[in-house]
Amino acid sequence: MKDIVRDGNKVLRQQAKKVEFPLSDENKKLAKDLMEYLTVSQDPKLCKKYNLRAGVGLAAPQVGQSKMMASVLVPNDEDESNPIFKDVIINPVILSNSVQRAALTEGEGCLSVDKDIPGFVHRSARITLKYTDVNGKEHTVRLKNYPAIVCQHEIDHLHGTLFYDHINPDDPFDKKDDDIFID
Ligand SMILES: CNC(=O)c1cccc(C)c1Nc1nc(N2CCN(c3ccccc3Cl)CC2)nc(N2CSC[C@H]2C(=O)NC)n1
Ligand code: NI
Repeated sequence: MKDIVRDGNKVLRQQAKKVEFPLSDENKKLAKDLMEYLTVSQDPKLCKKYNLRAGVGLAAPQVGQSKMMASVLVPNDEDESNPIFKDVIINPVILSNSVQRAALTEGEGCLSVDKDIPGFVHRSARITLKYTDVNGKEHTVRLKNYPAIVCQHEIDHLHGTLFYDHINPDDPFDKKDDDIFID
């Protein structure tokens, strides 16, 4: 299991590089490792066995690779075998986003940030995301709420942004009346 790079390492503050297609063997393995981390981290037994923190998203810079690639695995609590979103997003671009904001009620965590940083991370409630998958197939998907938040968190990593950069230092729990909050 790849080691997670922690906040303070400059790779987390760099602009990651576009990934070339067809994928090199190295980048195919990176994509596989990034998804494998999430799968293992979400399994209570394996998570304990390998002492991993659970996550639903992991970006290549977090394993020291400054490349525009991130894995997203948002499980479906009702049906484990049919995740809400599961893919490795390569060279992702947010084509459009809602003005309306959404935030996780409990704030955000990040595998690269060990300390809890309280506060609302307001993001776009809805996004249209374009990305390429490991087979070179282009996707344009409309996401909302939790999957949209996770993808924005991971795409931020590819541009050197961390979740707490979005927290209002003067009022970390600021609200606007049309904000959506996700439990
Ligand atoms: C400070 N308060 C908090 O962290 C926080 C506190 C409470 C609730 C939430 C909801 C919080 N917030 C938060 N919880 C998560 N997880 C919930 C548990 N889950 C998980 C855990 C075990 C098995 C399977 C799974 Cl699925 C893994 C994912 N993940 C993220 N983020 C932010 S976007 C990227 C994503 C990420 O993967 N981070 C590592 N935020
Ligand atoms: Ni993160």
